[in-house]
Amino acid sequence: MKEIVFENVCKHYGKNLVVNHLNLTIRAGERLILLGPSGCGKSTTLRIISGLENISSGKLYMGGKCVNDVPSGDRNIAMVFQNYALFPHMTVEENITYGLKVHKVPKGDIEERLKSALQMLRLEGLEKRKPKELSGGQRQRVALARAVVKRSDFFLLDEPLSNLDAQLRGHARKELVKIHEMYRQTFVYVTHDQVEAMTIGDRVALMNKGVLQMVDTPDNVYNRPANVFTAKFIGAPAANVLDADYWENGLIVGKQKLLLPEMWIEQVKKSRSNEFAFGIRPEHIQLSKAPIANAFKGRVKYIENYGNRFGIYFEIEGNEIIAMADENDLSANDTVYFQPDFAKIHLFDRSTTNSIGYPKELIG
Ligand SMILES: Nc1ncnc2c1ncn2[C@@H]1O[C@H](COP(=O)(O)OP(=O)(O)OP(=O)(O)O)[C@@H](O)[C@H]1O
Repeated sequence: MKEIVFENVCKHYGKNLVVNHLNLTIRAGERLILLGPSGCGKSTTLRIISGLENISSGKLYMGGKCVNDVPSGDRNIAMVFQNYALFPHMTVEENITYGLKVHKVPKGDIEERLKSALQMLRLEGLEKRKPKELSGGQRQRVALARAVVKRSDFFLLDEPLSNLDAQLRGHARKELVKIHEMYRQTFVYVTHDQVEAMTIGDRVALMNKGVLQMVDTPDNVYNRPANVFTAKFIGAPAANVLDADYWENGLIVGKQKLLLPEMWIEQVKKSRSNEFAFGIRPEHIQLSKAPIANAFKGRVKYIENYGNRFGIYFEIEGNEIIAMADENDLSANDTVYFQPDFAKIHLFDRSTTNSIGYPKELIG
């Protein structure tokens, strides 16, 4: 019963519609990541769950109950913010237990919860320190401990790791998953960092300009993006997407034609569209210097050496495309050929930008 359900929820700030008809069910006990570019409305969505923002229209259910008019304090939530929001004049121990004391949790219970949180978050020995005497990573763990001891049904986190350096972030990601696996609260986590989203989330809800683009497992948002925005946002460098028309069993890009296999021809016919956007991820392109049949022909523009990999920028009919490769023997101006792995391509309807779906042979 710890489900969260958005039913046609809108949030306006003046004329600005920042959450646009959101329909989303966050399952009880799952880790759901709200992901999207800056300003897409993900923090506002989290704040709506927390009760810190009212909704303009629609309904929000938590644990089966409509909470539109339920104040934040009565929603059984724990929240962790980007800036930790610790009380500077209180010690670690006081920060962690303050909320419990306010809620008159019995003393023995408070002590037991404090002990277990200190242990779990490796804060033992720091109990009497004030926040200013802690490192960023330690402060962040205190903020997490303060949320964990509440043992609430809903655990809401807004970019809690963004003030940490890369190494600490990697460690904290694992810690968060461990905490969640212990208590199995319904966990909603806001980030703009797709690595966090993909490694922490059971499912990822991707937003853009207030509109939910896709909600699915990390695997599916990467391999089966629902639209062009999702294909380009998930994955780095971003997926290549080029305009392609369909003609006589093939995709036409400029003056070049690539014949499609039967499974994709069927999918294209089902879509009843002729104008497509053809997507392929940089890591799924293999370039050949030797001509290959049924392949796009292009010209290398330049090459970036990242140390462990190469980014090869090439051009096909005026479209710049990037391929990622472990090794490279190409130089600028070389002619290259590439035939995509047809199990790794994406086709979108150009007018809606939505995926036309995937052949049944690929989805099993
Ligand atoms: N209190 C407010 N009054 C007016 N506009 C607001 C308010 N809070 C947020 N906004 C606007 O609503 C939009 C969504 O903001 P929100 O903070 O939800 O985005 P976000 O996706 O979390 O972005 P970020 O990653 O930058 O925090 C933005 O355009 C923002 O400027």
